[in-house]
Amino acid sequence: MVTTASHTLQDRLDELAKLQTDTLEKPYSIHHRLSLANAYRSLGYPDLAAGDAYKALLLVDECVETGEFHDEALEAATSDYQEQSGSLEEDTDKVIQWAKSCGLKHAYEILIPCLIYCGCLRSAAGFIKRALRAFPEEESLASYRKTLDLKLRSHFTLKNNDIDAINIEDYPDKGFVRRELYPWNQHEPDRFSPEALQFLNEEMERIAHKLEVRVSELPLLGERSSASDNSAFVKQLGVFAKEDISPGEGILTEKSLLTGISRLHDSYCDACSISLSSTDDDPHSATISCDGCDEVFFCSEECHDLAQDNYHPSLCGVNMEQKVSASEAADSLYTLLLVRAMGMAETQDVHPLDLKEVRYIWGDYHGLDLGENCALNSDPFASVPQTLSFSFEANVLRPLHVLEKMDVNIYEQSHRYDTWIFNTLYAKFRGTASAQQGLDGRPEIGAVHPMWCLANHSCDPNVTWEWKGSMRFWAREQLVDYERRVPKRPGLKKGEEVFSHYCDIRLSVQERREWAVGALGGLCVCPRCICEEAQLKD
Ligand SMILES: C[S@@+](CC[C@H](N)C(=O)[O-])C[C@H]1O[C@@H](n2cnc3c(N)ncnc32)[C@H](O)[C@@H]1O
Repeated sequence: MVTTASHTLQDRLDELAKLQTDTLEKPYSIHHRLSLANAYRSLGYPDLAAGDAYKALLLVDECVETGEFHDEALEAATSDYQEQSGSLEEDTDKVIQWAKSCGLKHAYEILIPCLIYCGCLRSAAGFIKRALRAFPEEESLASYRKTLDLKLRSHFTLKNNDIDAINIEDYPDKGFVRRELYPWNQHEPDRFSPEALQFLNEEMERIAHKLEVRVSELPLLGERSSASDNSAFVKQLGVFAKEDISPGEGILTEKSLLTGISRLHDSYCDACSISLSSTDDDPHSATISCDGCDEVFFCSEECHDLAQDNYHPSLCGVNMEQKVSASEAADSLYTLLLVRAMGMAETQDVHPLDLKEVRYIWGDYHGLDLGENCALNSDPFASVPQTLSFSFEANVLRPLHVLEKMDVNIYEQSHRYDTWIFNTLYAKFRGTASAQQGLDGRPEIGAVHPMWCLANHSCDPNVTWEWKGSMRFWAREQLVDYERRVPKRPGLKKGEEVFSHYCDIRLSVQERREWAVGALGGLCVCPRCICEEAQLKD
């Protein structure tokens, strides 16, 4: 059942491409899912392999039990069995027995080590338990327990804990995987192409007629960036003034439906995320709920209608309640954004990566040439840096469960909803989303504003912003006053780049850098930071 891996990257990518195409014809085949999982694993994507191995497990369950897809799964397993055994046997008992033994064992043999590689130790422990119950004599499965224990030891020894005394609920369950523009991803545009820029500028014109999107050169940031290492630049997008802009002038108002709210549904507008208590005095707004589910609330008729046209029908009545600990609150907002994107994709009948709110936004991919950097046959991640947060729960389990509640067929719709697509969405949201905290300091609402998020950062920004339902930008009336600054008037001249701020600019240089390092991918080297860093050293 395990396919022999080819040697070159291109051979393996070709094999994967063929399997991906065949998925449309064999969505319920356990053997096919395992071949896909192996192909991903052999390319250095244990995270993607875990996704398909898990689908293989689900398909074994579908075969054995009389679930929603029992007939389809059994039919596919019958062909799998015939292909494997070289017979024309159609005996259902034999087919089910084959799925429960061969199919299930191989699914565990891929899923468990891949989860361990990805740092999802709690999930791996759960599957090891299940696997050993099904195959108590199987040595390969028992050996995973040893590997897991080693990992747990190295994780917990720092705290001097004894493994056996540790509750499985306390095992770490999150790691990092490759953050990448996958070679087979046909949905990512060339963001610098005239067509992409034209599209973005048409969108920008509607909400900010004095601004335009252009290619910008930014300092390459990384672990080594400092005042003395600011020579390398990268091409990215940025926002520029098309005309002179006066101090205090409002220049952009953007409302986004790509929002996620982790608190009670009646606290915030489900569409634009404005606090419903803040709209009480507004005569144009009246809180209304969805007639269908009566579970979500909107600040206005406009938001209600936008939600019904763009995402809510496919999420109406889908219960998203989930207990989230304080430490998981930020990650859970990204999952809510993912769910919203899936709702938008279903309601609008487009691929989630083609949504206009998603397609053009920054994904912060590693950008390495895989041909040069991908060392196959050694590291499970093929030596490519791992910078995207991954958990089995957030990147596989939860999206699939929500899709099932949305009545989306997770097998036939793999081309729209697959682990690599969830990973790509997370990469984009982690590079661009804004979050707001509630009174208890927990992140409470998150949103991606696709135009606003094209603006780059400076600790000496020329604009400031406010997010209350809509995102609003205006030119600063006063620039930050720091020593050694080159004198400059507030406002923007035609052609000047708009610089927003990703952190509180009242903080010290070290604190600002600490706050912004995640969003920037390195230490800020804006002129103010460089000046203040030099001052500290003097
Ligand atoms: C929200 S995006 C901003 C838009 C982005 N430039 C684009 O092409 O869509 C944030 C990313 O822009 C880059 N960036 C923003 N401000 C920067 C700065 N002052 N210096 C270097 N890179 C910056 C970083 O790569 C960061 O991860």
